[in-house]
Amino acid sequence: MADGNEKAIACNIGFIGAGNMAWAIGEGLVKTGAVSSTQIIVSAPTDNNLGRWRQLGSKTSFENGDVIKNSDVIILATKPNKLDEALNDAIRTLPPNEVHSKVFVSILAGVKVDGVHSKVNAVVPKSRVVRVVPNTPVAVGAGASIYCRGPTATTEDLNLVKKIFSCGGICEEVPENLMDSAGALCGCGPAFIYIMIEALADGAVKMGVPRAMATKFAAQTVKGASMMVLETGKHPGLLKDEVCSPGGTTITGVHAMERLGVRSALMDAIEAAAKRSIELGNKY
Ligand SMILES: NC(=O)C1=CN([C@@H]2O[C@H](COP(=O)(O)OP(=O)(O)OC[C@H]3O[C@@H](n4cnc5c(N)ncnc54)[C@H](O)[C@@H]3O)[C@@H](O)[C@H]2O)C=CC1
Ligand SMILES: O=C(O)[C@@H]1CCC=N1
Repeated sequence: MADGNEKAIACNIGFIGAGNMAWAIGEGLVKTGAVSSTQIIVSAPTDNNLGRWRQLGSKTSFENGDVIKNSDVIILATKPNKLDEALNDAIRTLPPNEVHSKVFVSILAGVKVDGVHSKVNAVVPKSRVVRVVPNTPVAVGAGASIYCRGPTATTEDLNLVKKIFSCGGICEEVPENLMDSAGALCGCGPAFIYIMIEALADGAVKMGVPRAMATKFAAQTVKGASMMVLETGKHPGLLKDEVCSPGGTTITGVHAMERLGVRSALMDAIEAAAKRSIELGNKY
C-alpha cells in the first residue's frame, strides 16, 4: 500500500471465487495502489484461475475458510448457484466459534442481500453483508458499481465498500429494489457496448478500413461520446443533434439505425437482463 495515497485501504481483502469479476476488482485495486497485492487472498476449488493471482503477489488457497479467516472484507464472487456450496466448503477449515463478525460483499447477480445475510451468518455469526453490482471496467478505473446495505451493515461498512469500489470508478448506493434494473445496466452493460464497438468496427471494415484501425477508432469514439455526456451534462439527444448536419451523413446513418430498431434492441436488452436478475433472485 503506497504511503500518502488517499485511496489507500488498510484492511485485508479476500475473494471467494477467482474468476473474471474477482480478477477485475483485484487487478483494479492493485493498479491504483489502493492495496498491495499481499493484502489479497483468493480461493477457488481448482487452480485454473489462481496462478495469475500468485503472479500478482497475492495468496491463494483451495479452502474458502482460509479466505474468511485471513480477511477483514470477504467478496463473495462465485456464480449465484455456487453460494451454498462455497459457504459449506468454508466450514471445513473454520475453527468452530472462533471466527465471527466479518464484512461480506456479495456480488452475486440477482441474489437478495437478506438471503445472503442469513446464509453467511449460519457460517460466520454476527457478520454484516453489503450487496454490490460491479462491472469489469473497474479493472481500468472506469467502472460503474452500485450497492445496497444488508440488514445489519453499518455506515462504516458502507463507507468501506464505497471506498473499495470507488477505486475502480463511480460507486453509488441505490435502494435494493433498483439493484436488478440498475445492475442490468452497469453489470451487463459493458457486454452490450462491446457488441456495439465490434459492430461499428465491422461497418468500417466493410467500407474498407483495416480491422485494427477500425476497432481503435470505434472504441475511442464510444469513449469520447461517453465523456461528452458525463462532462458537458448535456442531454444525449442534444449532443446527437449537434453532430447531425441537415441533409448530412450522420442523419442518414441515424435514419438507418432507427429503421432497424437499435433503440428498441438496447431497451429490450436491459429489460431482459433485469428480468433474468429477478429470476436468479427468486431461485437462489
Ligand atoms: N463478470 C461480470 O461482468 C460480472 C459478474 N458479476 C457476478 O460475479 C460473480 C462471478 O462472476 P464471474 O467472475 O463472471 O464468474 P466466473 O465463472 O469467471 O468465476 C466464478 C469463480 O467461482 C469459483 N467457484 C466455483 N465454485 C466455488 C466454490 N464452491 N468455492 C469457491 N469458489 C468457487 C470458480 O472456480 C471461479 O473462479 C457472479 O455471481 C456474477 O453474477 C456481477 C457483475 C458483473
Ligand atoms: O452475466 C451475468 O450473470 C453477470 C452479472 C452481470 C454481468 N455478468
